[in-house]
Amino acid sequence: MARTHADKIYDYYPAFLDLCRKKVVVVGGGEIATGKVRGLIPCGPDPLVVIAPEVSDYIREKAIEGALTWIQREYTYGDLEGAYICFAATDDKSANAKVAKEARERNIPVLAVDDIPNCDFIAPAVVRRGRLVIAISTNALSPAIASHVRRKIERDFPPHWAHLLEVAATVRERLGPARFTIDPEEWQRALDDDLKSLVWEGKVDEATELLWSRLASDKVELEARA
Ligand SMILES: C[C@@]1(CC(=O)O)C2=NC(=C\c3[nH]c(c(CCC(=O)O)c3CC(=O)O)Cc3[nH]c(c(CC(=O)O)c3CCC(=O)O)/C=C3\N/C(=C\2)[C@@H](CCC(=O)O)[C@]3(C)CC(=O)O)/[C@H]1CCC(=O)O
Ligand SMILES: NC(=O)c1ccc[n+]([C@@H]2O[C@H](COP(=O)([O-])OP(=O)(O)OC[C@H]3O[C@@H](n4cnc5c(N)ncnc54)[C@H](O)[C@@H]3O)[C@@H](O)[C@H]2O)c1
Repeated sequence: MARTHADKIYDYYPAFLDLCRKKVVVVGGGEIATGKVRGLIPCGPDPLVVIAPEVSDYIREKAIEGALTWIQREYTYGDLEGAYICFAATDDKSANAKVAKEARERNIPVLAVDDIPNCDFIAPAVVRRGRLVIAISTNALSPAIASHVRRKIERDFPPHWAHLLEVAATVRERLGPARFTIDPEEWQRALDDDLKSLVWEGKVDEATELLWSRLASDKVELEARA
């Protein structure tokens, strides 16, 4: 059902979608659609279908590589069959509205660009540091503010945050089932400035061993003996 002006009082629910091996349809192939496709490809949708008479060089290249299927024509009713989610990102508002109409008939969540009533979900501004993803939304109240905050966060989170995440993920995996015995506050204390300094200096292996020694070694031995 379309969101109305009166629904402005309600927040959107923040979530990260699992799209891997699911059919995703993007209608449109210009600048805005290309931004969506760039964000989608690392999520492993399959098939990823782009429907548009003209597409950007990026979409054309990804189609040649086999990362997506480009259907070179205008959208027609039926194109959304079997889709898990879809994007209406053409420069033709009425075409976007037709995509949204079919999506609603089929109960497929749709994002129609610049058309809030025809959005079942909205796109946040995104900061990526490796696998660390920071998503920012203003509940559609001011995309300019979302963009502004994104730029600020980009300055506050330099690229090595990606490595800090790698360190934590490595230790977490090495812990195995013992990770359930670690108090959340223990994690927070362990992620201190000494640890970060090592990562910032590029000493990722040392940082991994420091974090491991802080969180794990005795617990894992105890678990192994039990
Ligand atoms: C975050 C970002 C992500 C992305 O696009 O992927 C995004 N818009 C961005 C930029 C941007 N968009 C617009 C401006 C001009 C300034 C301004 O209006 O503020 C700027 C600023 C700029 O370009 O710097 C115009 C605009 N956008 C929407 C409307 C319709 C309306 O308001 O009715 C209009 C009026 C169109 C008209 O004039 O008719 C609607 C939406 N735009 C959203 C997302 C969703 C809400 C997100 C949230 O919760 O805030 C939502 C609801 C649907 C959607 O997902 O598309 C991306 C920043 C990326 C980045 O910089 O990192
Ligand atoms: N470019 C921007 O900076 C920007 C910013 C905010 C909002 N928008 C809005 O987003 C929309 C898309 O912008 P854009 O810059 O990507 O446009 P664009 O002109 O670059 O691309 C439009 C795309 O839509 C395709 N298309 C047109 N009719 C179609 C149909 N019936 N079926 C399938 N594909 C169709 C075209 O082939 C083309 O690939 C516009 O409504 C624009 O107002 C754009």
